Amino acid sequence: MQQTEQTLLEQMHISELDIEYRKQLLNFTAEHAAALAACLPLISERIDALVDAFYQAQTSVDEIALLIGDADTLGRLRTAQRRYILDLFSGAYDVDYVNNRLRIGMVHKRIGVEPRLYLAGIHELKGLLVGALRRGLGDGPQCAAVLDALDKLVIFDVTLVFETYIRSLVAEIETAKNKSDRYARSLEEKVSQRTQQLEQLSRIDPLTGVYNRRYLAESLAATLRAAQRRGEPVTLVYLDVDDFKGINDKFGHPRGDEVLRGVGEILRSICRTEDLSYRYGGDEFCVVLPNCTVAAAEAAFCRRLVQLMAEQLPGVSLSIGVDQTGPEDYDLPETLISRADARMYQAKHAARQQAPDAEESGGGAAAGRPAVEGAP
Ligand SMILES: Nc1nc2c(ncn2[C@@H]2O[C@H](COP(=O)(O)OP(=O)(O)OP(=O)(O)O)[C@@H](O)[C@H]2O)c(=O)[nH]1
Repeated sequence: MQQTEQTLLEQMHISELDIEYRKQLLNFTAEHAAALAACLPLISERIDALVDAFYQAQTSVDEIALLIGDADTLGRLRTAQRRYILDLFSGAYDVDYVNNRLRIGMVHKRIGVEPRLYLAGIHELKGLLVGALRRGLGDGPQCAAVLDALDKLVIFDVTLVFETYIRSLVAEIETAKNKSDRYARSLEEKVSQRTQQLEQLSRIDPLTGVYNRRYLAESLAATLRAAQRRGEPVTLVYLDVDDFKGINDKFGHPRGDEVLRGVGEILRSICRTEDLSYRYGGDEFCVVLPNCTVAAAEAAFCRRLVQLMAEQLPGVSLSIGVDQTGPEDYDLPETLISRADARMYQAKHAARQQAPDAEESGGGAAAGRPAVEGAP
């Protein structure tokens, strides 16, 4: 249920039973209530003078005059105070009475009346009422009984006003805390998103869009551990652009960059979701194919790679070395990489033997040649 749908009494869990208990604590009895009620005519007669005297005293304090602020507010306050004084001598100190006292506490908090000002005000009012009662009743036992009852009732009221005041204060603190909690959470989310973005960026080679060498070291170890748990093979394809230096020298560095970007695009386009491609450095790339053998990699991945190279980068060829680890024994990441690298060199060497002039023709070894060397 929303706070605005509950009375202050309900919000503060004050029941009729609780009201009676509070009266018991102060030893405020039906006789006390009756003694006060008996003075209602006397007080009613003097009510205007009492309210006048009260606000004269209040507005003479600069701080209070500033809080009251204007004639309309003063008018409203006078009406409220008049009702309060009559309530004090009504003899009925029930749920409605308590609810009104709680509201006073809340309004005081809202308009910034601090406890010291409220207490000074109630002290002033009590003094005026005591004076009026003494003058009206004389200093006999009836007056003493009424003053005793008034004393208890004022304490009863002050307790209620303070409880609402404190409750409003706690609610304010809770609201501020919730606000700062929400802000901290949103900040945490932003930081974690940004960290993820930065982590992702730190793994990517900016030129080709494939992962970088640093991430290969990290992720290949994890891939091998996972494959070992499942008893699956992992194949690594190592590839190098043939005579890349020649491309740079003959067609310029931007063309060299374009070739590297093109290789990166081709690799990304033929990788399955679980395959990851990396730029190992310069013109060298690695592709890790989990749950794949050398034979399967050569038949599918390498064949497609050579085909796309011929279509998309005519005149540029690759030397490719393929090697596998698992499913029985598993190599360390660096061993698998260096074995595939060695196979790539074998393939490059074999191609050079077959076509010794090709690399002087400008585009590297014969474009699209299947210079693939795999594990036997
Ligand atoms: N355009 C460009 N060139 C690069 C980049 N990184 C490295 N290189 C160049 O790539 C060339 C690689 O040359 P090498 O290692 O001799 O390899 P290669 O010319 O392909 O010779 P082989 O591997 O024997 O076929 C070097 O000249 C590097 O300067 C890059 O990001 N962009």
